[in-house]
Amino acid sequence: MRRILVTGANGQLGSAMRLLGATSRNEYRFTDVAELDITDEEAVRRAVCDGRIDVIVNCAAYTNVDRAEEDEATADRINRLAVGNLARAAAAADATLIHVSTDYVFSGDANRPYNEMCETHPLGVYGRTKLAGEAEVEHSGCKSLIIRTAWLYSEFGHNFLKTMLRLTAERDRLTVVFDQTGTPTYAGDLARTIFDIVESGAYAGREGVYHFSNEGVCSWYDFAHAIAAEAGHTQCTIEPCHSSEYPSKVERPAYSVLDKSKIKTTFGVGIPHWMESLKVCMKNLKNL
Ligand SMILES: NC(=O)C1=CN([C@@H]2O[C@H](COP(=O)(O)OP(=O)(O)OC[C@H]3O[C@@H](n4cnc5c(N)ncnc54)[C@H](OP(=O)(O)O)[C@@H]3O)[C@@H](O)[C@H]2O)C=CC1
Ligand SMILES: Cc1cn([C@H]2C[C@H](O)[C@@H](COP(=O)(O)OP(=O)(O)O[C@H]3O[C@@H](C)C(=O)[C@@H](O)[C@H]3O)O2)c(=O)[nH]c1=O
Repeated sequence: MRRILVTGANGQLGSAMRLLGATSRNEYRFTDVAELDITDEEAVRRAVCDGRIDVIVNCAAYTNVDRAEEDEATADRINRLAVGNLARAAAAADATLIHVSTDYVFSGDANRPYNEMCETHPLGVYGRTKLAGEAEVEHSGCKSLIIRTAWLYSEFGHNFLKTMLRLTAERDRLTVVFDQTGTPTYAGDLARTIFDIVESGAYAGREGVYHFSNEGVCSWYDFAHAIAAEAGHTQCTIEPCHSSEYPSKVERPAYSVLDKSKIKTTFGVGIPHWMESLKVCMKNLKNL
């Protein structure tokens, strides 16, 4: 039997992991920030070493991309320093750390999907601190899988899908950027992939960086359209706009499609198209 520690368990990914963990015979410990603040090095060491943890799944992060620009210190503490705490504890306990990172480590000036070998060049504080978190994991020498994902949404927490459901219900007109291209990713699909890797023990000897998103490619504008159509919110006109017209100080990657070949071939992962997963999430939301 394996002992698995899941941090940030009240977030989008953490909540999806909770649902799956409940079906396992392994022992999962789900912690939110009140139970385990990952910036507290001693608390992390105790939880991992005294808890005789075999696998840590780090779902905790500072994910507010706009606010990170104003509060780099906090973003750095959670996305870099705290990840170092987890990585050092994993090394000390001989545990494997499964850490989640982001497409925002890339600059977005590519014209083909980013694989794990591509050069990183974050454009903002969030991406920079997440990349620094990856470096902490790598320098710690712990056994690790770093899984970069993109454009996460789910039934739980805050995300673009929920914002669009609200705005397209309230407004007659909405503008959404059409010059940023990527792939929406259902947190349930990522959680399922991580859960299967943990449950099967397939992580052993397969350390490294992996990319995971749903299949397909779209702009945020296309995603907004699909959400509104799926919800039947036909009264709101959604218009495309350029990123320069959207009020944000952060530059986001124009293109952040991830190449998922490595995770598919290494772990035999099957990945649904983003439109299929959007339907699943919408159905789950209606049933909540
Ligand atoms: N959201 C997205 O679009 C994407 C996310 N990712 C990455 O995927 C991972 C999961 O993201 P997602 O589920 O969306 O994130 P969420 O923002 O939904 O959840 C993050 C969780 O981390 C918790 N947390 C924050 N600080 C601490 C701390 N010091 N100790 C313990 N927990 C803490 C938060 O708690 P509280 O809310 O109470 O502060 C929150 O519950 C992250 O690594 C993120 O960077 C990658 C690509 C896209
Ligand atoms: C709400 C809204 C957003 N937008 C734009 C802003 C942005 O470019 C894009 C998406 O909006 P968001 O607020 O979801 O953007 P953002 O928070 O940057 O999303 C990112 O979050 C982090 C955590 C990640 O790791 C990334 O993969 C990505 O999902 O849509 C509009 O054009 N119109 C709107 O009404």
